[in-house]
Amino acid sequence: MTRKELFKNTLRKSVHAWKLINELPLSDDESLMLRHFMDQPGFLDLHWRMFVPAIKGQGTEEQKQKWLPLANKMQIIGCYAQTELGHGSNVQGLETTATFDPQTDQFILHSPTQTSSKWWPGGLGKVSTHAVIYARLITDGKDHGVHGFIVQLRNMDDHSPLPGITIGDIGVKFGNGAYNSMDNGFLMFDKFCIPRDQMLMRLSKVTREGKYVPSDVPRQLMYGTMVSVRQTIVSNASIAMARAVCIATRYSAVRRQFGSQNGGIETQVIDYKTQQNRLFPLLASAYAFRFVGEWLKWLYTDVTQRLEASDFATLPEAHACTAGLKSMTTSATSDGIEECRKLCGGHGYLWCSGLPELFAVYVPACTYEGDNVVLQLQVARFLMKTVSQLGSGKAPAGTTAYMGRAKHLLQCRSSIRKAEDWLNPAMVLETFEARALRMAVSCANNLSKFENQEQGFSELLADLVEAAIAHCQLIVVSKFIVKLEGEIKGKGVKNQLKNLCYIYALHLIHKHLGDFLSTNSITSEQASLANHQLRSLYTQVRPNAVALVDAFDYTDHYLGSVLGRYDGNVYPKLFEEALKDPLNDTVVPDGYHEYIRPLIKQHLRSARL
Ligand SMILES: CCCCC/C=C\C/C=C\C/C=C\C/C=C\C/C=C\C=C\C(=O)SCCNC(=O)CCNC(=O)[C@H](O)C(C)(C)COP(=O)(O)OP(=O)(O)OC[C@H]1O[C@@H](n2cnc3c(N)ncnc32)[C@H](O)[C@@H]1OP(=O)(O)O
Ligand SMILES: Cc1cc2nc3c(=O)[nH]c(=O)nc-3n(C[C@H](O)[C@H](O)[C@H](O)COP(=O)(O)OP(=O)(O)OC[C@H]3O[C@@H](n4cnc5c(N)ncnc54)[C@H](O)[C@@H]3O)c2cc1C
Repeated sequence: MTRKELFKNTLRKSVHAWKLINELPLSDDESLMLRHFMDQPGFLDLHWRMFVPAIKGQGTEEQKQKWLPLANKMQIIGCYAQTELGHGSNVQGLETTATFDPQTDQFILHSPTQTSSKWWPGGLGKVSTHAVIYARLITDGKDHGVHGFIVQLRNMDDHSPLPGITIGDIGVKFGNGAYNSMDNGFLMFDKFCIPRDQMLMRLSKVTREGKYVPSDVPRQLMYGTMVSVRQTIVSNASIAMARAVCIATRYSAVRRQFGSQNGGIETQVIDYKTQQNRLFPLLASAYAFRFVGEWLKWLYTDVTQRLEASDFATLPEAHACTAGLKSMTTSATSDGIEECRKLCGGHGYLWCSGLPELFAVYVPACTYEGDNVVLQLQVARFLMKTVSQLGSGKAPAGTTAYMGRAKHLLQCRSSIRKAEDWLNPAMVLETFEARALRMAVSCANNLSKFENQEQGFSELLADLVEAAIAHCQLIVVSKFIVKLEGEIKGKGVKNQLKNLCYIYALHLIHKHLGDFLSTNSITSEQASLANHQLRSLYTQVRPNAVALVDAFDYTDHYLGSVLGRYDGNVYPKLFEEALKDPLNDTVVPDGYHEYIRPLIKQHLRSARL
C-alpha cells in the first residue's frame, strides 16, 4: 500500500474495531486483545492509552465529567502532545507557552520558536480533534514550568484546523509499512486562546484572578500517563519477543544444513549448540518478560491505589521500575528480533518471514515513552539515592530491599561448587544481588570523589547506566523465580519453566561476565560451571522448544510469517509468496525494452565487429 492507502486502511480497521468493541461488547482486556490482533499502530492507541488517562489522572472532577463522556464515546478524538522539535527527553525544557490573560480569562497558547513546534505526537497529524498539550504556564510574567492543557485542534464539522493552529504529518518513518500507519504530527500555535478551565487542574491551579496555586502533591504526578504506558510496554515486549522467537524456533526445526554422511538426512539447525545459544535465551526472555510484566502490572495497580489515598511513598520506586524495565525489555526485544532474523539465515531477510516488519514496527519502542538510556539514568539516580541512605536507619524496601543486606552482599563469596548449584534459586539470586549492589556502590563511591555531584554524575553516566541495567536484570530474574515458587499447574510445565528461568539467568551471567568477575560476585571457575550448566539446560529444552513456542498460541495469520508456519511447510509456501510478487506478473520485466535490450544489443554489435 502507498502511505495514503495504509493510513486510510488503518482508519477503516480502527473504526471497525471500535464498532466491534461496542456491539459485542468487549471488556477492556478483550479490547486490548483486539488491539493486538489488529496489529497496527493507529490513533486509537493514543486516544485510549494516553489522552483519556491524562484527563483521568490530571483533570479535576468537573473536567473529568465534562471531557470523559465525550472521549469515552469517541465523540472527540484525542492525542498526547508533549514532545517538541527541539525537546523530547527534557520535558522541563519544553518551549510552548500558555500565558494566562486575566482580561479574557483565557490561556494564550503560543509556539515562540520553530523548535517549540510539537513534533511526533501520534494521531496528531491528521486524525485528532483534541489534544492534551504540555506547555509552560506563565501567569503575571512568571514561568511556573510545564503543565497540561486540553485543547481543541480541529473544527468538529469539517475537520479543518482552527484559526491559529498549523498542523500536519511529520512524514515517512523507518520501514515500509510498520509505524507509517500512524499520523505522527507537527503542530504550531499562533496566539491560540483556550478557556481557563481547560488547564488540567487536579495538581495545580490558576484562579480567576490569575493566581497560581501550586500542587500540594508531588508535581511528578503530571508524568503519570507515561508511567502507565511504560508499564504496558513491558508486557508488549514479551508479546513481540515471543512472536520473533516463535518464527525462529519453528524455522530452526525445519531448516537443515550439513551433518550428513553419504547423502543422508542433514542436521536440523536447531540442534547446533550455537543456534541454541542464540535462540534459547531469547525464548527464555519472552517468558521472563511476561512474568515481570504481570508483576509490574500489580505494582502499578498498587501504587495507583496508594496515590488515590494520598500515599506517595512508593511513587519513586514505581517510576524507577517502570522506566528501567521499559528500557531493559524493549532494548532486549529489539535486539532479539534482529537476532531471530539472523537465526533464519537468508530467508529471514525476506519480507514474508514476518521479521523485517516486526523489527521496523517494534524498534521505536526503544525511543518512545522515554529514550532507553535516559530512562536507565532515572533508575541510576534512584539507586544512588538509595545507596546514600544506607545506614541512615531507613531500610530500603521493595525491589531495593536487597540493598538492606549490603554488609553481607558486599563481602560474601559465591558458594557455587558444582554446575548443578546454578539451579539453586537462592545462590543464583545472591549472585545477581551481589553484582547489582557492588556496581551501584562502586558508582556511589566514585561519585563521592567529585565535589560537584551533578558533574560527577555526568562524568560517570556510562557506569551508572550499567549499574541500572544490573539492577533491572536482578528484578527480572527474581520475579521469574517467584513465579516458579508459586502455583504452576503440571509438574512438566513447571520443569520446563524452571529450565527457562535458569537459561535466562545463566545467559545473563555469560553475557555480562565482565561485571560478575570484576565485582568478584563469582570466580572464573564458577563462570565456567555456569556455562556447563547452560549447555545442559539447552539439551533439556531442545525436545520441547517447538512446544514452548506453540504455547504462545499465535495463529499463522497473526504471525504473518512463511518461516514460522505451524505446519512447517516452508519451502512450497516460499515459492507461492515469491510468485505473488508483482515483478513476477510478467515473464519479461517492464524496462526490458528500454534498458536491458539496448544494452545487450550493443554488446552483440561490438562482439560481431
Ligand atoms: C509488536 C507487538 C506490539 C503489540 C502492541 C499491542 C498493543 C499496544 C497497545 C497499546 C499501545 C499503547 C500505547 C502506545 C505506546 C507507545 C507509542 C505511542 C506513543 C508514544 C508516546 C510518547 O512517546 S509520549 C512522550 C514521552 N516522553 C518521555 O518519555 C520523555 C522522557 N523524559 C521524562 O520522562 C522526564 O523528563 C525525565 C524522566 C527524563 C526526568 O527528567 P528530570 O529533568 O530529571 O526530571 P524533573 O526535574 O522533571 O523531575 C525530577 C524528579 O522527578 C522524578 N520523576 C521523573 N519522572 C517521574 C515519573 N514519571 N514519575 C515519578 N517521578 C518522576 C525524578 O526521578 C526526580 O526525582 P528526584 O528529585 O527524587 O531525584
Ligand atoms: C514512533 C514514535 C512515536 C512517538 N509518539 C509520541 C507521542 O505520541 N507524543 C509525544 O509527545 N511524543 C511522542 N514521541 C516522541 C518520543 O517520546 C521522544 O522521541 C522520546 O522521548 C525521545 O526524546 P528525543 O527525541 O528528544 O531524544 P533525545 O533526547 O534528543 O535523544 C537523542 C540522544 O541523546 C541521548 N540523551 C538525551 N538526553 C540525555 C542525557 N540526559 N544523558 C545522556 N544521554 C542523553 C539519548 O540517549 C539519545 O541517544 C514519539 C516518538 C516516536 C519515535
